[in-house]
Amino acid sequence: MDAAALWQRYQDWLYYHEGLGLYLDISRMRFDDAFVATMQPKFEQAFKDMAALEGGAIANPDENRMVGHYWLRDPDLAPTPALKQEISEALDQLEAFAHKIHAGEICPPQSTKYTDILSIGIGGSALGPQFVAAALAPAAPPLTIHFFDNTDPDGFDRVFKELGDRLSSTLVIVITKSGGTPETRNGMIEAKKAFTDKGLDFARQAVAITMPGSKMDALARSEGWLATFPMFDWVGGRTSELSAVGLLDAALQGIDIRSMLAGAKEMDAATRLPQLKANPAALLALAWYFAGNGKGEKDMVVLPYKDSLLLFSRYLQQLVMESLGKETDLDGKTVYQGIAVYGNKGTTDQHAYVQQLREGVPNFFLTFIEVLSDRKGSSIEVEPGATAGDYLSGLLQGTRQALYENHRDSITVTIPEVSAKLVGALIALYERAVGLYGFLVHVNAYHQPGVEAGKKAAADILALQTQVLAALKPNGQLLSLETLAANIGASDKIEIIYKIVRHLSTNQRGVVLEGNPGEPASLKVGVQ
Ligand SMILES: O=P(O)(O)OC[C@H]1O[C@](O)(CO)[C@@H](O)[C@@H]1O
Repeated sequence: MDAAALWQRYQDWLYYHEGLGLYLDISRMRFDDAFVATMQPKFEQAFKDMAALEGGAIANPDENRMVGHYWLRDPDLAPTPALKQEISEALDQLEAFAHKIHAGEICPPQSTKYTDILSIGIGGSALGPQFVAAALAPAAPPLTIHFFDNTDPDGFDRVFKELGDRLSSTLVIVITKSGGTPETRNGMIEAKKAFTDKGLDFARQAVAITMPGSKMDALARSEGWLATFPMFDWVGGRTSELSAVGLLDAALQGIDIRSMLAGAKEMDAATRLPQLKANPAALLALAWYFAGNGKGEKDMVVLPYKDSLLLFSRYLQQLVMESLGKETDLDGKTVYQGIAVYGNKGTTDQHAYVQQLREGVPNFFLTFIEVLSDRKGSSIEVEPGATAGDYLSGLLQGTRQALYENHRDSITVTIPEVSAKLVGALIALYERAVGLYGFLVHVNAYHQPGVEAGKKAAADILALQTQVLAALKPNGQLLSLETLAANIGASDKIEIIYKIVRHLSTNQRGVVLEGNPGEPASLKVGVQ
């Protein structure tokens, strides 16, 4: 296509949202009109399915749940007056709580004001809050946020070190929808211990965000925690950023949560339109479908050219991959669906893996996230006629062009600035695109059965560890791994047993391992 034809294609396919100042350009995806025509009926059905979902249909049949994250930013859409009231009340309570924390009306027992937040959660209970904190927290927030998003002891220690004496003025927010995620529970127990060691009262500085009636809810209530906020059954973890999960952390950091909600609401309205060309989420879903042939054959590389949006691709990784990565479709047919997502930021990644994107295996499509405003205020020139921001912009345009010339397709999302409103809108845009794409490829985008398998296997390994420890007699004879495995009737699990004892022996757990580490069969194990 020559330059004039490309310019025309750009204009033909450009989407612009006036209220948000957001542009979506899918002109550099090489689909043709015939492809669009074949997709029309699929979209008509997807729009109907989406309308039913928003109306309160059971869109997650496995878990028999409604899917209602759209109601969070427009409670009037909730299917019952009771739900509408619940949403509005939860938001008001959360805001009032944040206000009292800021004003010092709620303060820690040993200090006049809270200074820090320790946000404990994983997956959807961490990724949104982390993305939003990186994107929007002011340079000197009223409370500085820290995260436990794993069960890594060294990771906990690093955060405790950062907090130091400020643990006494740290508000702990434990976020878990199910209330039973082990990593989150472990983080909470470690935090509790750190509080006790410093003579602090954990319960008086702890808040839970969880489903009413969950294990965590019961614990928080029985221990008299400072507050609990509801996570609704009909909001999935990966679409929970605009519920209490993301909003409490954000409000406490001084981020304008009403603007985030307003941006999402505006985007929801735009992505509710049942016309392909007028609906940016549908255009995204169309482009994804085209890129991967409706089977995820190409990976989605997300490159925001803005440091503050660094975590967007990580956030999208869960949203897209946990939603779409499914073995079977809604009819039980094996389909192995999904779209792989990765990326950090531009231009930084241009000095890392963009070499392969330009010249190597063409198994991806790119999404550039462009931010028009370089910074608040003006910039100096780094050379005659050019600022650092001109470089950022030029390198984005140059990369887009160079990739296209080498038959690498791309989408560009352009926003005027990184504001609470636009971040809310971006979240809503991708939530809807994932939902529509899920309908197009006929998968349940709202469950995650694959993750459950990993969790079960981990629980089995920890149960095996208990058996191993019970079988080792203090100061008894050292046993070969083979004998140990046979003694507990788990000869078929010898490799796992070896890894368990190797881990225990490295971590002062009273387990000794003798022999040649390079020849595992030579090892003998016992307890001190
Ligand atoms: O909020 P919870 O229930 O602790 O779950 C955390 C994460 O774990 C998952 O359930 C998958 O393991 C995610 O979907 C979820 O975001």
